[in-house]
Amino acid sequence: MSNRLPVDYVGGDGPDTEWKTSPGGLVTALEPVMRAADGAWIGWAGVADREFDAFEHDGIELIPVSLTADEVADYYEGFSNDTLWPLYHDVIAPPSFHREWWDAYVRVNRRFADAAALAAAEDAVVWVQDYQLQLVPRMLREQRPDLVIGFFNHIPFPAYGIYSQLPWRRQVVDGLLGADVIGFQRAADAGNFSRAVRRLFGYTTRGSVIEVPDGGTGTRRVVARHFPISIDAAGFEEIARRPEVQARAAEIRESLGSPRTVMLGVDRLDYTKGIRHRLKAFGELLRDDRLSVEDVTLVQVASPSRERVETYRQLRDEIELTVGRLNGDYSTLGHQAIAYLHHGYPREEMVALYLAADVMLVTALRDGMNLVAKEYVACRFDNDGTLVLSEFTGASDELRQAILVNPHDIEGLKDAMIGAVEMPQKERARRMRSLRKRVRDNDVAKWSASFLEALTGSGRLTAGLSDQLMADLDRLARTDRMLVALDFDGTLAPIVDRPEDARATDGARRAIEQLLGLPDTRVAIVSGRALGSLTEVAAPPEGVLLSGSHGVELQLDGGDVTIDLRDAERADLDRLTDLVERVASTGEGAWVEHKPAGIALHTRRMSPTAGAALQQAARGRVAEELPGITTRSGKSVLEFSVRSSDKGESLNRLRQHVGASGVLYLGDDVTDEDAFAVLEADDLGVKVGSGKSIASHRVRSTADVVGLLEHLVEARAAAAGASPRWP
Ligand SMILES: Nc1ncnc2c1ncn2[C@@H]1O[C@H](COP(=O)(O)OP(=O)(O)O[C@H]2O[C@H](CO)[C@@H](O)[C@H](O)[C@H]2O)[C@@H](O)[C@H]1O
Ligand SMILES: O=P(O)(O)OC[C@H](O)CO
Repeated sequence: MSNRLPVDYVGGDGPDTEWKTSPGGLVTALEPVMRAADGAWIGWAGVADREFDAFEHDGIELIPVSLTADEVADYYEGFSNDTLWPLYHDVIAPPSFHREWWDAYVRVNRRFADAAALAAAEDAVVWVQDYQLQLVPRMLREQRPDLVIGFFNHIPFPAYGIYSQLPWRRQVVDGLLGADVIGFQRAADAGNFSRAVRRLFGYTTRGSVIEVPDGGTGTRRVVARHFPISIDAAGFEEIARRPEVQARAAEIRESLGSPRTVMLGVDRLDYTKGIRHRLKAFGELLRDDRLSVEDVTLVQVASPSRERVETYRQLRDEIELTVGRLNGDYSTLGHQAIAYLHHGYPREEMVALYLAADVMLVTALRDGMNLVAKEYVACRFDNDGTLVLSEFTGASDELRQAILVNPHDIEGLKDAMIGAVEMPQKERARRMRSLRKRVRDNDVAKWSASFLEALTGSGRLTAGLSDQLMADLDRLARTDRMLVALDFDGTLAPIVDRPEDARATDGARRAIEQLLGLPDTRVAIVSGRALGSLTEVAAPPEGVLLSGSHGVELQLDGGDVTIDLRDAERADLDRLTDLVERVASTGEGAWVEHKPAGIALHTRRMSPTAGAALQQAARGRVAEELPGITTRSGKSVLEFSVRSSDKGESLNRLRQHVGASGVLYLGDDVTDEDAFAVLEADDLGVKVGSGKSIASHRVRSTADVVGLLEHLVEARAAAAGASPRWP
């Protein structure tokens, strides 16, 4: 989710609607990520007062959020680009603070959060992008606690002395803290954010982890660290290698009068990019005859940006005045000093420009990353060309072989430009090879993979058991009295469409039988299912303890622990059943499951969007009419219960019953997190599959659960001096 969709509306209606690529680095970076992902992109279509249905564009599902003309003025041009943008870029321009802009920012952030809450499937990952949507993580978490929420800030996060000027500084930081992982471009940005959290809220931070109170008695761990963004380096190189693009590069040089050196600047027309400083340095070099227009031409591509914001208008006037003056003073009939282009160009043309340029000038006064620098390097497969790079860009942390400059130091900048023009070919090639390696090894796919790994742990999901997990199982196997507590659906049994068809894998059943035969070893199945349904599908071997309905029902050695509902609870259950059944009847493919103290609405057979919408409707109706009811989200299921209990309470009772000195808990669902939360130091929690989890270990699938249980059987038998007898 980002403020902008990857395409802007140009004109037309229905099938004749025309779209063009949106400007800016965020879209350049995220487009390849989203094309490779199976998800939807939520954002604004770049035009006021137009509603669009969701549609597919170039292989990506797009969900447009509409903005009124007033909201464009107050939320986008105002608060985003005339308050936050200058504030976060070290107040290069003075930020304006207006309360009505803030109100619009809150309103629009809420609209984006609502759109995500509706579109996201159960347990989905929502990745919110950039400074325009900083309140969304908190708003979304409040509506959809099941979601995994990431946030990435594409621009710098300023030092507290600057940030603290923001009248809404607490609300913004609190909004961001709704995310599970908050990503920044540079380590310094993440450090500035953590300092702001400590100063404003006094929360404990340790390294990249921030302990955020969860509203109850516990804390939630939020990670804030840097993930430097990048580009599709191979994609840029592929374009650069095309013969027609190289021919175009040669044509560009020729059309400039074939100067010995072509210098290039490519920027959105933005005051953060240091275009004025670059022009000033270039003008002085011409004035002082250190460069001549016969030898050197500067091509400045300045793509139109935020043209209704006053600072941007003024900047455009200033730049165009300066370019006009310099061209008037120094151009000759055959040689132009500066070729100034105020257009957006297709990717191929940009690459041809990069190939045509001997010297690339990136002189930003402050820039989150700056992708132009990386694009230039990625395109130069000929290992030629020189990059002059501002040390105030995030890119300068990585691209150390560039000529690094402080753009405020005009004399230093001039020397660097001359150094670039005169750099011997060998030196250029040496530097470019090293720069290219850096950009190739750290492309945008790696950026998104490392962010998503931090967010979901999915990067660690290879088949089999890790060495660490096997070592920890061996340790647990030596405990005096062991309890092995297992979730059923998704852990012992693969997930199926019809819950009555679920069966434990043969391997899991065999391993459980082996465990039951070992001394001081007990096995429990802990499920959200009602006990009756659990007994039917699990057909548990004798001696297995059972917990159903998230711990509301327990079957221990002495028989059933039945539940007697009080009259008020029974009345609530009747009303609840009626409400949820009515909502379920409106969704094709939805069904309900009746439990002794509650009801579950299943949406697995529906599309993720329709399922999420139906669940939201049910959640809303129940919250309105039966406010005291416990609600719990699982995978494609929403459960309501008139008596609150969870798998954590259930596991505690089982531990007590068994007198266990060590517990292994395995589960795949959100509701298993309650059980992981009550594990003690000597216990072991293993999450099955991807998704956010506090478990210390993961395995990929029910097949790996079999391998894990078999390993445990062997280890436990060895510890007890027994030998398992596999059938
Ligand atoms: N005339 C033109 N025609 C076509 N394309 C043009 C163009 N002029 C520029 N572009 C493209 O626009 C993008 C600009 O990206 P940048 O990273 O340089 O800055 P931007 O401020 O937009 O991005 C923000 O997001 C990125 C990504 O996180 C951060 O690097 C950056 O610091 C932050 O400000 C590049 O992909 C470039 O090729
Ligand atoms: O045109 P904007 O305001 O969406 O800015 C685009 C840049 O990528 C900012 O991140």
